[in-house]
Amino acid sequence: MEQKKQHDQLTQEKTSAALAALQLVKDGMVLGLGSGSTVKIFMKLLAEKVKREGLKVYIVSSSYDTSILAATLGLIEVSLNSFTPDLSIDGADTVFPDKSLIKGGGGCLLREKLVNYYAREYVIIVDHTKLRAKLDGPLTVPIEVHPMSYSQVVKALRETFNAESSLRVFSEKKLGPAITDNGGFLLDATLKWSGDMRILEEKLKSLPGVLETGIFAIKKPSKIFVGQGESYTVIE
Ligand SMILES: O=C[C@H](O)[C@H](O)[C@H](O)COP(=O)(O)O
Repeated sequence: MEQKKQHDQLTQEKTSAALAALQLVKDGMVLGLGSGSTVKIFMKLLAEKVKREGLKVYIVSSSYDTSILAATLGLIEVSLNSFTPDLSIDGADTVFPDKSLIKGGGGCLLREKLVNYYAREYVIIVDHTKLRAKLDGPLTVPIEVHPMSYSQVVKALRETFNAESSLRVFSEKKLGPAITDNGGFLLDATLKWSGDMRILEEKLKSLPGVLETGIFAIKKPSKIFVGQGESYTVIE
């Protein structure tokens, strides 16, 4: 019962944050969409708004999961190669005070980074549990790696960052490593870091075999909407 109450409270906060981001949507926009439970709430609200107000919006998706929901909701998907999103809306697993993020809890980091990075602007929508007061270790960072090199990357992460990494596996109805939308494997690397997150992002990315990291620090969101009950606060 306590768990259900907490779940409902977090859903309310995600909805409040999503409603705040929805106010930024204008007719004719191309919207980048991240992935995850908060983005799903946003998408449902978006589809209602589009219908209610007769808007034309186009979406650029960051995962099969988001594309499937978009199709179900009747949102029109276009490609990142053909369109630059005016605005991208995404969730996050951890938000630091300097607006750097850790993402990839659902394994969608690579396409999310493409959509957010190439959008003119991106905003983040989260419930309050995602906020972390201090930018210091230990951090657990999702890392997408090429399957051919995952164990070499594990070694390199240990040597370079003293990191312990585990290979993410499917938990239900499929044995073996979790395969991303891009055919990659996922590592969850736990490491200590207290400096500039942009440097960590760059250093991790420089290891051959690392396709993308869950650290989003080089391009930061313009705004982070944090749900607080039926209201929200904005980190700018
Ligand atoms: O891989 C998943 C994405 O990075 C999500 O945006 C992130 O995990 C946050 O998801 P949620 O809104 O479900 O907490």
